[in-house]
Amino acid sequence: MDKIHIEGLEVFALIGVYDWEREHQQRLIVDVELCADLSMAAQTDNVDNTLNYAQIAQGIKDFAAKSQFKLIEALASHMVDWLLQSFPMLKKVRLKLSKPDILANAKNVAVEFTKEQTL
Ligand SMILES: Nc1nc2c(c(=O)[nH]1)N=C([C@H](O)[C@@H](O)CO)CN2
Repeated sequence: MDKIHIEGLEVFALIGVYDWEREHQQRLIVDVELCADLSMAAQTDNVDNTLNYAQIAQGIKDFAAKSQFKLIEALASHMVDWLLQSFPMLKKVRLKLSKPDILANAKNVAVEFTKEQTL
């Protein structure tokens, strides 16, 4: 299946279980794999015939900025649902959400969800 990848997208969200975490938005990183038929875009060379990755990246940033979940699982899962609903051309989405600045002795902590279109 054809894929568009957006890697290392920095977003900010109010996230976390503890009160001290909820005073400011925290930095998160999104890696997303967008599965869709890209053959029409390849043939026509027209951005109207594809998933515009700039529009999707901005949508992900806006979604995160408006969210108020406690767990990264909840934010990631709702983000995938929003992508599938907003972009019917998507067949499948795999999304990894990282919270890189939270664990003192680890480089990263992340969750990953994969969901398919139900439309
Ligand atoms: N599986 C998870 N575990 C934890 C989460 C989370 O989102 N998913 N969050 C926290 C705290 O908010 C953490 O970021 C700070 O200790 C703890 N465990």
